[in-house]
Amino acid sequence: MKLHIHDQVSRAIELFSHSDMDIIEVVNDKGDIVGRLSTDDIREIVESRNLNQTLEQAIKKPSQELTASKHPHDYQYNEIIESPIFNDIIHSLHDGVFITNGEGVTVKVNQAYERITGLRADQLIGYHMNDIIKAEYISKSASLQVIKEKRPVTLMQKISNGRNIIVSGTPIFSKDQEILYVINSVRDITELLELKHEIEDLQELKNLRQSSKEAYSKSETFPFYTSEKMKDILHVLKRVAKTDAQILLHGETGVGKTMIAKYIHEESPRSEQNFLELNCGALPSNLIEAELFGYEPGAFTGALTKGKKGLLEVADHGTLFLDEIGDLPLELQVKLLKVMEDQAFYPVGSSKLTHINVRIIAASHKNLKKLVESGDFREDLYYRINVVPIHIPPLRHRKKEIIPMAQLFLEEYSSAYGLNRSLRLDALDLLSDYDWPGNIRELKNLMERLVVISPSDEIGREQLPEELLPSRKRTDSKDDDEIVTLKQAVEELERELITKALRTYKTTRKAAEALEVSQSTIVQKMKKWGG
Ligand SMILES: Nc1ncnc2c1ncn2[C@@H]1O[C@H](COP(=O)(O)OP(=O)(O)OP(=O)(O)O)[C@@H](O)[C@H]1O
Repeated sequence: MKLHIHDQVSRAIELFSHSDMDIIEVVNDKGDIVGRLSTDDIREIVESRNLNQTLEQAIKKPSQELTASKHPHDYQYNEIIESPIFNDIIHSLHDGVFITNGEGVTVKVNQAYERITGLRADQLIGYHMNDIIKAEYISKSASLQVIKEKRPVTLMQKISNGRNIIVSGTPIFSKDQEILYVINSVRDITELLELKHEIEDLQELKNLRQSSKEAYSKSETFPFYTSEKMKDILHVLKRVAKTDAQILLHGETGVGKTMIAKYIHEESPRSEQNFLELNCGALPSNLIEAELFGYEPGAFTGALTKGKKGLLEVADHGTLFLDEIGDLPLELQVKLLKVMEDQAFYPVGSSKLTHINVRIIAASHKNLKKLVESGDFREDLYYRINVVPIHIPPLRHRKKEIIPMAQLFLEEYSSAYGLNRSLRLDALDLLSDYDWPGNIRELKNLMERLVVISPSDEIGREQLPEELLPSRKRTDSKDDDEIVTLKQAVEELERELITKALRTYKTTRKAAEALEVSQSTIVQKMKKWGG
């Protein structure tokens, strides 16, 4: 329901009496809203007995006139407020600005205010705060309180679009201590909360970086772990290390089994002696035998004619780490079992028993129990090496360690190459989201590569390899013909769109605007995907 500017006041009275509205908009010939008429205005007009005027004459005049009439010396301020430079300044601010004159009539709002509240300048300028409250655009006015109390005021307002804002109003006084203007700065509480979260996230990241530095400087050769899971494992290992109990390490490639075996050695009474390593899957059977047990001169022909001590002998009083023990050929498994039981063996081609005192730590990425079932691994050896089984979880199951480790390797390689590289937040996001099939080894290698190839000190997501990008991950993990559920497909599409919008718009707020969803939807989904 609207009134036309050329309507008589009597028409307005008629409309008001047939509706329960407190405010009716007044439009011009073009249909633009040029003012608002309230029941209070009608009461004033009726009291002045001036019913024959048109609404053009009756509706409230723009504030500048009010300002000028009340404060003759305000002209200089009006000039300032209307100047292009003042406009440029207030429109460039991120916070909303809402200015009223000393009577509480709106004289200026900036674009940020329009963005935050969804109210347009032409809906507000020239209107008294009482009218604006009556129209339910805002719940209460800081300006009116400032005018009443003649001091700065901060309060919370609810806007007609449902948002909550914080308004801080500050009075500007004339020389005679009259309020000329009230300058209100306006902030969206949701935005404020999100800023707070961003700051907290940054702080957490800083703490993680800090802790990674501390942990590394404390023990340069020891494994670096920050997760409770890994700390607990290390705790157990530290105790077992003091004994000669057999430890079997199980975990995917690159999770750090060798490093942990070294840790056990360092924590054991054998730490002053040798730590040796043999990857049982890396050599053909006869060479493994030669490496492990050594051989007499003449036992082999060709390159191996001279004779050599085996690793078991070189590791005497120390530790021998047998990686990928599941790949050890069956005939060598028998020989190894004997070594473990008797601490003695015959080198290849020798009839002389060699006695040793070696701790053997075994590791496997394969499920040895299954190998026993299939007949590929001797059951007796399995039980012999499996006294203390320790499972090292893959990196994707201890996501919290990814960022500190990435930082650690980045710093390590930066200083090795005399560079000063750092990782941007968007890159860190992707690193922690990735599955790391090659575990710590893959992460370490990637950090070295990034340090070396990055064109600038800041490493962002654009420098990361394709397999780390979410869309790539999606297509990789599904066969083309594989049927996914509708829910999965929708989630993947959402994820792709949100990632793209964030890459383009940089902030969650702008991405939310572009996708026409709320900022909290984006933040919640990002949290969910962050694992
Ligand atoms: N906790 C850690 N802190 C720092 N570096 C680590 C850590 N764990 C592993 N690394 C590094 O990651 C790489 C792979 O680790 P490691 O060789 O111990 O894994 P692995 O499980 O023995 O792998 P594979 O089974 O393939 O031999 C090594 O360069 C190692 O230095």
